[in-house]
Amino acid sequence: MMPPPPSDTASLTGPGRVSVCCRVRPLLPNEVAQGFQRAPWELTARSISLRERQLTRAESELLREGEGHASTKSLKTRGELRNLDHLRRPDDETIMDHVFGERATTEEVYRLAFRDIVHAAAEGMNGAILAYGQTSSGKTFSISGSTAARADGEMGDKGIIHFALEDLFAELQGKASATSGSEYLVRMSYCELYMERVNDLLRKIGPQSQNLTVKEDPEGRGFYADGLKEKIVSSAEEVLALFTEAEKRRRVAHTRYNEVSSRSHTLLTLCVECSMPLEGDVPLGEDPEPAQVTRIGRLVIVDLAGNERLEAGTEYVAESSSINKSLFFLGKVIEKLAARGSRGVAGEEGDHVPFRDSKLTRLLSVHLGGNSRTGLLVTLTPAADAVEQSLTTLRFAQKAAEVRCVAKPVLVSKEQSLIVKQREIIAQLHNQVKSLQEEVQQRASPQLSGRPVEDDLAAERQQCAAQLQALVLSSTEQGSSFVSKSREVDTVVTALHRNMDVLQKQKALVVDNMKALYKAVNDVNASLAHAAEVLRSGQDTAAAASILASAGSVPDTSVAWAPAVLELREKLQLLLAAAKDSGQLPEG
Ligand SMILES: Nc1ncnc2c1ncn2[C@@H]1O[C@H](COP(=O)(O)OP(=O)(O)OP(=O)(O)O)[C@@H](O)[C@H]1O
Repeated sequence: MMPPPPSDTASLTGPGRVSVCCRVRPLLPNEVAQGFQRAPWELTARSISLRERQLTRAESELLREGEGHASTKSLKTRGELRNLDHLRRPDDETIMDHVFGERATTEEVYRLAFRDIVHAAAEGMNGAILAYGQTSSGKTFSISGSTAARADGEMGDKGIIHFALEDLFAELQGKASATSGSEYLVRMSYCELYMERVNDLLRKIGPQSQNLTVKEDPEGRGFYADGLKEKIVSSAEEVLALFTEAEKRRRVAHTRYNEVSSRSHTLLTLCVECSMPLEGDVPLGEDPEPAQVTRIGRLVIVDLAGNERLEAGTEYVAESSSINKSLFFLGKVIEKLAARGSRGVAGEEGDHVPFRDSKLTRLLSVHLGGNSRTGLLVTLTPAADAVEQSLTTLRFAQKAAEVRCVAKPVLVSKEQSLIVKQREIIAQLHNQVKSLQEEVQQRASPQLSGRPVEDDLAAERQQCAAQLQALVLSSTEQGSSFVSKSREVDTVVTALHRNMDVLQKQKALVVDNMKALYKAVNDVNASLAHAAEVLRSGQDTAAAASILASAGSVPDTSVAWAPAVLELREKLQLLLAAAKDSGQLPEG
């Protein structure tokens, strides 16, 4: 029997086991049109049972045929079929944390069954939401919503993903603004498991995105897909835009039971890093920075591919049997973990759990019976035809509810924290910009000619310096929220890089100008000495003036200081003439 459900005040760590809930979808219009009958499911808020054993459609057909041909021995009578009801348990009732009928909305499902998991993730704890059920039972509808646009042009129904993202970012933003010094950073990845291959759905289809290797974390934090892209995201809208784009790369197919059937398992992972000031008095050591504690929680939302009965005529046999195989291994893992749970054996002890038998169980190992707050949604098709598979699904849920898992905050060191790394990079960039600013200012100070180097350049430089200053100031003043909002981080870092590039180009220009100016002034000096020498040796002023006429090489008359050098030449010519007249010639 399942342990009692969590109370409203259940702590963020969860009920200490996988929480399970069930959703029965309505009969679809095409099913009604085909004459599908409803199975007599009886639902309460926490239980689901069959009022009576109903014959499946196939069985009914068989029966009709049998009754029509009483002599046919191989066909079963109604009584015999009823006796075949081996699937009924003695009490024929499954207890759940929550049971949702066909009128329940996805929002209700989310709020009652999964919201706490998302809140725990915002506190830096691991969490998982998994949807399991036979094909066409409503897993994707519950997880991702309905993609079909409504007649009014609005998007279709929202899925658990939409509500989870809205909650997660609202929670994180609330925390960042309520607690000074609190910061967060969210990274997203999205992959599919298709026929035992892990494909990155955030990357374009290509060699780098397909068939990623699943590796074991050397620090004992489960398994990961090597090379899976993690994108820093800052809002629910951003995640949803990436998700929608990525969905186009997912393997789906039209099957007998579902127009758009998922042929792969998908894992949307949100890695939530929260950094907050350590509570209480912290003695000030050598490190002047206030002490921060950083937690990283991984929230994974899994839409499992539907298991399917392989019958004659089943299309996509290889895909379907691969799906069934990985779900079989998932079932085995759950069975072992449940056995451990019922014996009260926690953690790594007890029987061997075959996590390594499939990539799905490897990737989910932390969330199944480890440090995670995990919730399972099983979805059922209401049709009488599907009763056997629905009962199998319920048995899976019942086993899963015996799996122990306890979420604890995952603390990480400074070295593992991306927030801390970002802060360091930004500090480095600030320092680089500051030293560049100082260098440019030194170069730009009034030089030998006694006038500013270049008015336009100076004005541009000043404007740039002011912009930089504003950026540096805003980043320091905004403190936590600056680092917290990753898009702003991206913008600021890009702006800093851009400004650095501009400053470096300006610096190179200033240096070139300065060199040319030095050369011109030296030339003028040399010509002046030469002209004085000529005059002293008794030649006339015309010869000296012609030497001075070419004094100071001006590489390009458009440079700002060219007129000044030319003016200087003229003045020198006049001065020389005056000096000659007065007999006072400069020495060498
Ligand atoms: N609660 C619901 N209310 C209305 N329609 C639903 C509901 N659940 C599912 N449906 C509809 O049922 C059909 C099958 O649902 P969905 O694709 O979500 O099934 P699935 O379990 O993900 O199947 P598969 O494993 O083949 O991908 C879809 O047309 C979907 O819109």
